Amino acid sequence: MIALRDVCKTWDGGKSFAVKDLSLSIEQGEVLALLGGSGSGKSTTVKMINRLIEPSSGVIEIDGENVIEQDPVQLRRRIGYVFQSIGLFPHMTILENVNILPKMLGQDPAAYKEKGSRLLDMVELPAAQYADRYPHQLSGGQRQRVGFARALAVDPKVMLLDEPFGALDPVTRDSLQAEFLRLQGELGFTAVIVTHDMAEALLLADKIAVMKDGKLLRFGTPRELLQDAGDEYVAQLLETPRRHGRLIHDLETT
Ligand SMILES: Nc1ncnc2c1ncn2[C@@H]1O[C@H](COP(=O)(O)OP(=O)(O)OP(=O)(O)O)[C@@H](O)[C@H]1O
Repeated sequence: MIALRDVCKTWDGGKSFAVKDLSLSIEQGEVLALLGGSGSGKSTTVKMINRLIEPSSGVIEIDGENVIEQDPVQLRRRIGYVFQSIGLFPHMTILENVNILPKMLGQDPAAYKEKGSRLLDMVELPAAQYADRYPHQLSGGQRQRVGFARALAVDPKVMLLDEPFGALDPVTRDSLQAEFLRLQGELGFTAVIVTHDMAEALLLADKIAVMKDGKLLRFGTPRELLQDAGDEYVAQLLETPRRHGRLIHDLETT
C-alpha cells in the first residue's frame, strides 16, 4: 500500500541529509511505526508521503501510484493527517472542524453533517454534547479526538499520524491509543505513525522502522525486534519498556 524506494531528502543545497536511502514498504491495513530520536528524520519521512515535503530523490508509491505524479492538493485530501498540534480552527465549532474537507470537496451538506456527527460519536465525543462547542472548550485529549474524526471524514485509505499522542498525559494517551487501535481495526485504513516511544511502537504497530540520523537501522515486526534487536541502538530502545515490565512484574510478585 505504501512503498518507499531509496528515498533521500537533503537540505542546505545537498550538504546535509534529513533522510538517506530509505526503502521500506507496508501492506494494506498495516500500521507502521516510524521510531527514532529527535532529528532522526521521522517527520520528514511522513511529510514526504503526503508531499508536504518533496523528496530530493527516490520513489514513494501509494497503492502503486507514484505520489510525485499526483496533484499534491488532491493527494493530501485523500490522506488523513493527524499531528501533535492538531490545528483546529478556533472560530469554528467542533462539527464544522470535522466537516472542513467534505465541505471543501463540495459534498452534500446533509450527508456530511450526519457523517460528521457519527464520527464524533465514534471517537467518543457524543455529537449531541460536543458538536456545537468550540475547540477552546475541550481538553487536549478531546481536541486530539476531533483531529482523528476530521482526518477520518474523507474515508482515507491511508492515515499519517505525526506524534499524535506526544502532548497528552499518560492516562489520556493510553485511552486514545486504544481508541486508535479500535478505529483502525474497524475501518481498516493503512497508517504510518511517528513516535519516539518504543512502548507505543510495540503496542500499536504491525511493523516498526527504527531510524537514526536519517537512516533506517532496523525494520521488522514487534516480535522480530524483540527476538533480535539486530543493532545496539535498537537494543537500547527496547531496554526501557523491558525494564519497566520487569519492575512492575517484580513489584507484583514480591
Ligand atoms: N526545513 C529544514 N531545513 C533544514 N534542515 C531541516 C529542515 N527540516 C528538517 N531539517 C533537518 O532534518 C533532520 C530531520 O528532521 P525531522 O524533523 O524529520 O526529525 P524528527 O525525527 O521528526 O525529529 P523530532 O522527533 O525532533 O520531531 C534534522 O536534522 C532537522 O534539523
